[in-house]
Amino acid sequence: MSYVSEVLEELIRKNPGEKEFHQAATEVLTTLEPVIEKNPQFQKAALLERLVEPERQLKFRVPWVDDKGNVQVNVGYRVEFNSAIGPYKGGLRFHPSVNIGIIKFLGFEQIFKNSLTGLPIGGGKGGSDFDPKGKSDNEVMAFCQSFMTELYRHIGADTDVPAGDIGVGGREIGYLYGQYKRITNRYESVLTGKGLTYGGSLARKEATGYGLVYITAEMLRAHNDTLAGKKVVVSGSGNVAIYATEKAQQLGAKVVALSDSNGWIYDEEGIDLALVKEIKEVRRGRIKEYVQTRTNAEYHEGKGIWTIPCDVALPCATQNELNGDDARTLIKNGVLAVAEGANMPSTLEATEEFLKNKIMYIPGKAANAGGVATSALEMSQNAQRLSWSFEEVDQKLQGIMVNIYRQISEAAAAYDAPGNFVLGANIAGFLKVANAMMDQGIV
Ligand SMILES: NC(=O)C1=CN([C@@H]2O[C@H](COP(=O)(O)OP(=O)(O)OC[C@H]3O[C@@H](n4cnc5c(N)ncnc54)[C@H](O)[C@@H]3O)[C@@H](O)[C@H]2O)C=CC1
Ligand SMILES: O=C(O)CCC(=O)C(=O)O
Repeated sequence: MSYVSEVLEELIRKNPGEKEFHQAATEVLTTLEPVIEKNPQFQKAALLERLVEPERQLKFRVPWVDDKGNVQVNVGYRVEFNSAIGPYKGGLRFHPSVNIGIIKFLGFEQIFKNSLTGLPIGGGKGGSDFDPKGKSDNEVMAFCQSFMTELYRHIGADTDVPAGDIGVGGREIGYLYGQYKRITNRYESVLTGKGLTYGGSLARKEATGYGLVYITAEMLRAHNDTLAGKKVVVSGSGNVAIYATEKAQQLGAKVVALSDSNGWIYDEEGIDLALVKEIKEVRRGRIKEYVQTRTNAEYHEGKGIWTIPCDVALPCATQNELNGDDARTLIKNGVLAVAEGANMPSTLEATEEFLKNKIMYIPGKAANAGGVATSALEMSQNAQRLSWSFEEVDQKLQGIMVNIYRQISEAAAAYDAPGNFVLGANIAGFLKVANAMMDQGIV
């Protein structure tokens, strides 16, 4: 049995039931076989065994009182996975599905993603099974204050810097930051995605979606093509989906579909993004409300968004939202390019289909890295006590995404798999972290 297989077998034995973590680790580690062969010192230093074990894993009680006066209890998590190249960095997810396996998969992915940005940030992730949907602002604030009352002792501008993810946007970051400041009496860059009046960075809100489209455009450019005139399907309708749609439209593409966890909309004339922003960002409503105003558009309950024929597919909702059958349908319908705004939206089978059929395909850890990269730019601005213009941040973001595309292409080519950006992203992201870990001894 190979070293990689032994590590994976042991990981599954030690972490039973954490299926998303098993999936993420399998995807990464199986592509590292050739790197391990070339670098036997990694095995001697038990590097992979150390890499798959978080440096620290926190689980805590989050009690709060709802509007009716009832006491509610949720579970909070923070997994500080790897600090070889910088302070732990990664978002918080508030969603009823959250469990330790999901937080660990996200934290594990974050290690390699953050490495690909070229910026000094380690990997971490956190969250809670709290569901902000249907809660009043007062209840969300009560929950966030209780969550931070435990979390504050573990984080810090040079230790661990959380941000948003599913269910955590500007409102939640504001309440979390307020409570951190109140407890610690420190005004520091302990969270990113902050509001613009208290240390946030221009373009952070847009960064994940914009970055996704910049790297997609770069991949098309490398194939002498552009986004102009392309038919695009975007899943989700949250932060990443909205700003991916905005940038794709600015570059001349026609985005025809969006979704949420209830269903999906199809608008043949192109999505009216101002309407989507009003529904999702202002009213916090459901995507089906779109067809009440745009009566020519269609709404379909449930899954099925990947049956829409398109040139470019941008999954921006959640993990495992695109399975093997969905991939085969997209390919049959002529998809040219797939780039992931969400973390691990494609199952291992779907990924295999894209690679086997030579579809231009960029996995999430490379394609959605613009969000965390811009968070690191927010940290830099806070450290300098400066704020940069939107154009300056956006320019840096574009440069970072082009650089990620170059790194993943070069690594894929160097390991005899040109165009395989799953392998390219994993190897390029891994090598920097692995070399830093080797330099720092057995820790
Ligand atoms: N916000 C950020 O900066 C980054 C987010 N991501 C990833 O992007 C994805 C979306 O995150 P955000 O847009 O920030 O969250 P969000 O909370 O703003 O939006 C999530 C969207 O996905 C939809 N969704 C959730 N579960 C779904 C399901 N089962 N089927 C269909 N739609 C579903 C929700 O209805 C919502 O529209 C997640 O995978 C997240 O981890 C990745 C990098 C950075
Ligand atoms: O901005 C950040 O720190 C993290 C964003 C995030 O959660 C992610 O990259 O998945």
